[in-house]
Amino acid sequence: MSKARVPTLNHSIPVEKICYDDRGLVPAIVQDYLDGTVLMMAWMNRESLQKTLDTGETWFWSRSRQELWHKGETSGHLQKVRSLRYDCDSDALLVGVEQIGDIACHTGERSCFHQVEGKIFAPPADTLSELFATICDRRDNPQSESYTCKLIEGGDNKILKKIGEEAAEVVMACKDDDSDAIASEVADLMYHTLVALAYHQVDVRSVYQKLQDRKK
Ligand SMILES: N=c1c2ncn([C@@H]3O[C@H](COP(=O)(O)OP(=O)(O)OP(=O)(O)O)[C@@H](O)[C@H]3O)c2ncn1[C@@H]1O[C@H](COP(=O)(O)O)[C@@H](O)[C@H]1O
Repeated sequence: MSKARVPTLNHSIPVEKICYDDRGLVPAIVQDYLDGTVLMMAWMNRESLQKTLDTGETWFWSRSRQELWHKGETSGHLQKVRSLRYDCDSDALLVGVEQIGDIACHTGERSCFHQVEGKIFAPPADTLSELFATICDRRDNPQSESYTCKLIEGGDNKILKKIGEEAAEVVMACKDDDSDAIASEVADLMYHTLVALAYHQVDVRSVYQKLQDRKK
């Protein structure tokens, strides 16, 4: 994975706008910045939020130890902050992080990941990642009625032919300036592109990573 650019977080959130509860705390949900996997929930106070903004790594307030807590300081599983958002009444934070070292959640035991028949299965939180997980499951556990399986059985010849066709259909829909058709054809193209990724064992996360690396 290429070296992430450190974002200028201080401008991404107006600290003075955040509403803390009567203990001076605000809940912070931490998600993987690429596919939205929910990693953990912890509490921040004004000081830990400011340290998070200043350092680009997550700092929380430990209610049990009553002290600031730099996530990953002892384990090395740091969370590099890539985005910071707040809800409509500014009393909850959503922190998008790049996990450094290993799974950087609360327990470090991957408890945020489902175990399905002994395999670790991360529940991704965005539509494309979820569809990609289903496509990979069809690839690995073929089903007779599955369109995805038929494509994969046909290999590159079948998959790439469909990508060509769907791309042409996107072009035609755009030429017709037909909003519904454009959305529908782009959905078809995205689906078939995800099948190509799965067939070639390329994780959709690496596509997300490329897009993140190109952010200006
Ligand atoms: N998201 C999609 C999806 N998008 C598009 N398509 C299929 O892609 C094809 C689009 O091709 P065309 O527009 O050319 O239509 P067509 O004439 O039916 O296609 P051909 O038979 O000529 O290949 C259609 O058959 C669509 O059903 C999809 N097929 C499956 N999925 C999802 O993939 C997952 C696994 O599905 P199965 O593999 O069918 O179990 C499920 O979550 C599905 O919802």
